[in-house]
Amino acid sequence: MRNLSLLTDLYEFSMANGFHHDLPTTNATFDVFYRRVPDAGSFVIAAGLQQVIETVRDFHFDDSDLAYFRQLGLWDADFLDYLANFKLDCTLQAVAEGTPVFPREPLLTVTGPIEQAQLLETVILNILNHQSLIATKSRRLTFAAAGRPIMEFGARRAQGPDSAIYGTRAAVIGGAKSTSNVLAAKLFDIPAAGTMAHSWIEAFPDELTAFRQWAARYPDNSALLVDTYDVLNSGVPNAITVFKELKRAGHQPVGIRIDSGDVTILAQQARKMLNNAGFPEAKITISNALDETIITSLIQQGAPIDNFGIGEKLITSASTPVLSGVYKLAATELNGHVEPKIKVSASREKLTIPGRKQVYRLYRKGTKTAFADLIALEDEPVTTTDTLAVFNSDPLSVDHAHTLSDFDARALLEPVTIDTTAISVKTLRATSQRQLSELPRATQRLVNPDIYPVYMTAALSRLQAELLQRATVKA
Ligand SMILES: Nc1ncnc2c1ncn2[C@@H]1O[C@H](COP(=O)(O)OP(=O)(O)OP(=O)(O)O)[C@@H](O)[C@H]1O
Ligand SMILES: O=P(O)(O)OC[C@H]1O[C@H](OP(=O)(O)OP(=O)(O)O)[C@H](O)[C@@H]1O
Ligand SMILES: O=C(O)c1cccnc1
Repeated sequence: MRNLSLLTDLYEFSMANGFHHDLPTTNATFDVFYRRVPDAGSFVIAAGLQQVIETVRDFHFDDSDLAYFRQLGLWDADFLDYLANFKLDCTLQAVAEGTPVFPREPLLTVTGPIEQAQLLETVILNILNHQSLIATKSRRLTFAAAGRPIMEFGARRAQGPDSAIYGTRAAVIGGAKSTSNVLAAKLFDIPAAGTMAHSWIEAFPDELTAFRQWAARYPDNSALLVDTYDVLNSGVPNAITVFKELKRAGHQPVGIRIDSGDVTILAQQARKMLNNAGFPEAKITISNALDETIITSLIQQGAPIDNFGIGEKLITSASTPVLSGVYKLAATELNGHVEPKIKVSASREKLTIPGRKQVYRLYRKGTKTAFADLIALEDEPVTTTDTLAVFNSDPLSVDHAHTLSDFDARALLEPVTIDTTAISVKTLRATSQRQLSELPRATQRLVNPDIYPVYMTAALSRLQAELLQRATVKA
């Protein structure tokens, strides 16, 4: 992992310099949350915490950084000295990677000296916004594929190396089963998988020779690309010829890949031909600019597809290429006195939720069926025995007050241990799937999903109203 301490916006350093001098003993708590879900979905899959941990663990400034700061000439010697001896003293709380999170609820909080916590804003958002975006897109594709494996094929179309590497990691957390990206596969212990490119077939005198050469080299990994010339008149018949030869030699043919044309018609015909030739177990893999809309349509058309290879639309989240997660000041602390903070702004939607907080997932009592999330003040008890008055956390909502009873509550924000060993992405994917299974199925629908309620406790709602009123009077 590179040192990413300078991957930040200049103003973070300018503020940190000012905080260092003007608020020298003040602590701050910042919340990471987002307001809108990509593709009009109902939740985001939180991803990227491991890379945040690695970044903050290694947060320091070396001689060349300090020389550069001197050259910039923006900050004084005392602050540069502080940076030279920088020791991060922040604590993080976060939801587990793979957790489905809803608008406005903190998925990560940072508490520590205000100049330090401020400095972390940009890099934390960079990491979490990217990986959570791709994990969420991957979850949509996985949902559309309805149990058929997704192979991640996007390295060539990702926006640069980091997007390919960490995008693949996120895609697996979101549900992808394998990747063609060898570096990501090695780094994150993801199954590496793939077929062949058209160049292999073009390079030989004819398609049959190309397939035979491949089968000779990889007799137990013979997924043949059948659309270089003519899928039904040449590709599939040649593949069947080679599959028969492989079978005679005691090998199990893997299948075919189709990368163009009307996929439903081609897959249906190819399936019949393979079955008639005695290869019902040969798999059909489809690729070519697939997204969740096309996948849903193909399945609805009855296309007999076993695997989906998905590149550009997944690795770039092409339909919604940005997740606008934010990092907002929630509280300051001076001499043990915690002061909640609010941002009002001209847009009602941007009203923040003040104070140090915890997020709870609420379940119907004695079950694993979640029905709402609850944002509470960090130190207020959330009793699950009595009825609880709660308020909609959406500043644009009209139905404000609700009463809850008969529920269990699970805290989502957990302390982050900086020197913990990384959890495998396969485990994160399983955790994510388990957590998704607790949510109402209608929240996962690709079009017009049900809105899942995110409430605030009465105390938090009151605090927000008070601060809003004070801020308005002050202004
Ligand atoms: N039966 C189908 N129903 C819905 N979408 C399909 C179907 N068959 C293919 N598609 C999708 O339609 C889009 C266009 O397919 P088409 O084969 O025309 O692509 P292309 O870009 O012309 O092919 P090529 O990759 O050879 O240039 C692709 O995203 C493909 O996945
Ligand atoms: O379409 P994606 O979802 O990104 O999937 C990956 C694509 O990458 C390869 O295409 P290639 O680079 O060989 O170009 P071409 O097939 O478009 O000619 C492969 O054949 C897929 O079509
Ligand atoms: O292995 C494959 O089939 C593959 C890999 C990357 C892009 N397209 C296809």
